[in-house]
Amino acid sequence: EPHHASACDLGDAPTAVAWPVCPAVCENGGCGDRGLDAWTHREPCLRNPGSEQPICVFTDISFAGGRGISVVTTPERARYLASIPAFTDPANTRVLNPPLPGTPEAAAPRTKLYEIREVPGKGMGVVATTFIPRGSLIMANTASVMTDYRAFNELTKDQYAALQAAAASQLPVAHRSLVLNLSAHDPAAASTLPQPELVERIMAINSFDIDPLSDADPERHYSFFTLFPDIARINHDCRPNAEYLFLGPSTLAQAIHAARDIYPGEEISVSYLNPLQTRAKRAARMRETWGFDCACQACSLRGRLARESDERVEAIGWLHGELSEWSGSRAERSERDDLAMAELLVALYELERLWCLVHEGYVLAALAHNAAGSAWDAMRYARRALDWGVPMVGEEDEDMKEMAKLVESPWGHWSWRWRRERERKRQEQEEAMAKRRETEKGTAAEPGKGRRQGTVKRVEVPDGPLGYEKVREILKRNLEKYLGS
Ligand SMILES: C[S@@+](CC[C@H](N)C(=O)[O-])C[C@H]1O[C@@H](n2cnc3c(N)ncnc32)[C@H](O)[C@@H]1O
Repeated sequence: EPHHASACDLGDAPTAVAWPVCPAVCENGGCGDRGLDAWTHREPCLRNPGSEQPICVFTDISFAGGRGISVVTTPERARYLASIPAFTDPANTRVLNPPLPGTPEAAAPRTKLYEIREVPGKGMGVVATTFIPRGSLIMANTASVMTDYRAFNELTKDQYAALQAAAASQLPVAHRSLVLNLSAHDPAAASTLPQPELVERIMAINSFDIDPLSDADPERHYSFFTLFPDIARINHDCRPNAEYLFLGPSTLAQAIHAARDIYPGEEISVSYLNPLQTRAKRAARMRETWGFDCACQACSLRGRLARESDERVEAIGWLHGELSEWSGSRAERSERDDLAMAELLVALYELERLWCLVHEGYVLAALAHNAAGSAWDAMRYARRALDWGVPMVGEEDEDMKEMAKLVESPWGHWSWRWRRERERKRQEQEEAMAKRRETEKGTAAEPGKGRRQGTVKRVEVPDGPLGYEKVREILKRNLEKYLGS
C-alpha cells in the first residue's frame, strides 16, 4: 500500500498525475536536507510495507544546461547522487548533449556527423552524414530517466510504471517530448496507451543498465536502468561499427565512439548483446530479450561461411581464456606457443570484424610478447591496445591501465620474462626452504652456501618450426572439448 499523506514542500512543478506523497522524505530530514534541496522536484513517493525507504522521483530541471534529469530512487541515493561531480560541477555536462529538437540551438548551423532517420525494417536509426574516423566521439548523452533497480524489486509493476511516467513528465518540455517520442514498437502506442504504460514500454525498449555510483556508493554496485534518448536511436548489429561507454559520475553520460572508420551513408550501430556468441545463441538471445530477428551481415552468412564464423567465435573464446591465464597451465606451454596463439587471436578478431573487441587481442598479444622477453613487440601491441581500446572501454579500464604501464616500461612490468621470473622465484623459495631445514637440523649453513649463485634455470624454448600446425592442433583438441564434436 502506498502512503497517502500531505505533500512536503515540493514547489508547484506540474506532474501528469496527482500523487500520494510519502511523508518519510520529510520526517527523516529529507525536505530540509541540503542534499535533497539540489533536486527541483522530490515527488511523488511510494513505499510498500516492509521497505526501509520510500522510492521517489527526483528531478533536477537545471541539470546539463537546463536539459534536466529524473531519477526514480530512494532519498538516500538521491542525496548521494546530488553530491557527485555531474551535479556539483555544471560545466561538466553543459555542452555534452546534441541540441534538443525544436530549440534555437538545434536550428543553429553546426557540423553534423549523423542524422536520425527511417532505416528500412528497423524503424528509426542513426546514419553517418560524413566520414567518421575510428576512435571519434560520435555523440554523448547525459542520463534522462534513471530507475533504481530497487524500484523494480520493491514496487509492483503498476507502481514503478507510475513513478517512471512522473519522472518523464517532470522533465523540461523539449526533453520530455524527445523521450516520449522514442520507440515503443507500435507507432500508435503514444496515442493509445496510458502514460505509465507508454513510458514503461519506452524504458524497456531503450534503456541501458548503468552502475553510476561504483566504489563511492555505500551500498556499491546498485544498477540503474537508464535512458539516453539520442543514443537510444542507434540500432543493433552483431558486428557493430560503434561502441557505447559510460563516462561515470563526472557526467552521468554515455558516449558513443566509432569502433572503426565509418563512411557517409553507413548506419551507425552498436551491439545490444555480447557479440562473442555463435549465431544460434545470438539469435535466441535477440528473440528472447529484444523480440526481433537480427539480419546483420554476420547473421545472414550461410553454409560454410556461417560455420567458419561460429568456429572463429569459439576459438576466440578459448584462446582468450588460455592467454588470460597466468598460472601453472600457462607455464606448461612454451613461449612460442603463446606467441602463435596471440597472433592467431588478433587475426581472428580482425577476420570476425569485431572492431569493438580487437583491443582485447592486442592486450593479450602485448603481454605474451613481454612474457617472452620481446620488449619492442610488447610495446607495439600495447600501443595498439590503447589506441583501439581507450575509445571503447575508457582509460580507467584495468587492461588499459596495465597497457599504459607496459608502454612506459616493459622491463618493469610484472609480465616481463614471466616464465623465467616464475622459475627463479620458485628456485629461491626452494633454496630458502632447504636452508631452513638445514638450520632446523642444527647444521650451521656455510656462508654463501644455499644462496643463489647465478644458477637460474632457464625455461627451455623448444626449437623447430614455430607451429601454426601446433597451434591448430591445440585449438582442435580444445575446440572438440568445447564444442563436443
Ligand atoms: C533502442 S531502439 C533503436 C531505435 C529504434 N529503431 C527507433 O525507431 O527508435 C531498439 C529497437 O529498434 C529496433 N531494432 C534495433 N536494431 C534492429 C535491427 N538490427 N533489426 C531490426 N530492428 C532493430 C527493434 O525494434 C528494437 O526493439
